Amino acid sequence: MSKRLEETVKAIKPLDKVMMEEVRKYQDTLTKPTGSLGRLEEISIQVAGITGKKTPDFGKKAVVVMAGDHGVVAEGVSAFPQVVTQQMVYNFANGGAAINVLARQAGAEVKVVDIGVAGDVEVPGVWVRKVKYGTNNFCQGPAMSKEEAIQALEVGIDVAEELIEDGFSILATGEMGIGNTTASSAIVSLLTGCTVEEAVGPGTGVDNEGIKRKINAIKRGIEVNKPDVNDALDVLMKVGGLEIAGITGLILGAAANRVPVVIDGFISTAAALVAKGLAPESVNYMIGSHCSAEPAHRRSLEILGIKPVLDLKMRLGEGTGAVLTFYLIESAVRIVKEMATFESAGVATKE
Ligand SMILES: O=C(O)c1ccc[n+]([C@@H]2O[C@H](COP(=O)([O-])O)[C@@H](O)[C@H]2O)c1
Ligand SMILES: Cc1cc2nc[nH]c2cc1C
Repeated sequence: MSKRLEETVKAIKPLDKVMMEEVRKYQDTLTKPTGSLGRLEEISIQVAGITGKKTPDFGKKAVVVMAGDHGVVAEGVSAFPQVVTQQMVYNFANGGAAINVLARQAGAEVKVVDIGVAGDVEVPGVWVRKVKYGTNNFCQGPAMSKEEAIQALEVGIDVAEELIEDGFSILATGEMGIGNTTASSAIVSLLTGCTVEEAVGPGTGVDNEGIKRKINAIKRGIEVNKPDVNDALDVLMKVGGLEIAGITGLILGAAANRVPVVIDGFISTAAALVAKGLAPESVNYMIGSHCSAEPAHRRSLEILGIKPVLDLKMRLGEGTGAVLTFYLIESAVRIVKEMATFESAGVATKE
């Protein structure tokens, strides 16, 4: 680990239990039967613990779309060609992707980061923090060097801190990377202990033969690189991805600054598993969003202890599920801020 990474991990502290208890008790004074707002109540308590504030103001919201390519695409693991990663970055910059539409509606900004796209991206608005032109094919050796993995983690920390410095008070994870469900399945299999077969799904929509190629590629990647399952950084560098490392860094950076980070789909959750391996406390700063249609997502979330609030059969990535969850998080806080209490409204309490 680098000094910066170590310092970031060290800065991640337990949640503010006193504030959580205050909000928990206050929820019970509001004009509703105890617990009747269900998960909204839990979310308001979690964000109070994260921020140390009873009703934090999420005025500026951002979704960070980390974009990177994967050498493992040479094994025929995606339904789409690699160049789609670069083309989608242009689409994000022009405001035409699903995440742009959903973020506009949610009042969130989209920050696109080229952390490892295979080609050059030259378009205003995209943050170019390229560590490498795509990972190496992990079937032949490590996806990246340890130095590159650390550099990509630090890019994520930097992006989180720059956004927080600029006044953003809640972040969502997002990504774009053809081939990244294969890297994510490899991470999920290694860090959750499930079989490679259980960890693999259709991604962008490969057929049964494609699923077999994914399983095969991951098994070879594990055989060739022998990642240490007790060392999340080793797993990340050997079979992970640059955008996955960037998301892990973003999560750590948010947690170190007591900023909630909403976790999107399968790839973001693989990054969250790496974050948990590097800094177990970081999990408390993660807010679950949706359960992706990618089959191993649910299990990965369960292992993290993150509860998704939406199940929309989405499997797009980009941060789309996370941004939809911004509404619910804001609703959860608004309830605490604006609802009348039994006393203030003159409503009789339970007999
Ligand atoms: O977020 C998800 O759960 C999710 C599930 C399947 C696919 N994706 C997106 O699809 C791309 C990776 O799919 P693939 O088949 O190329 O590995 C990548 O750009 C992801 O954002 C995303
Ligand atoms: C078109 C397209 C858009 C995406 N957005 C995230 N992953 C994607 C994969 C494809 C193929």
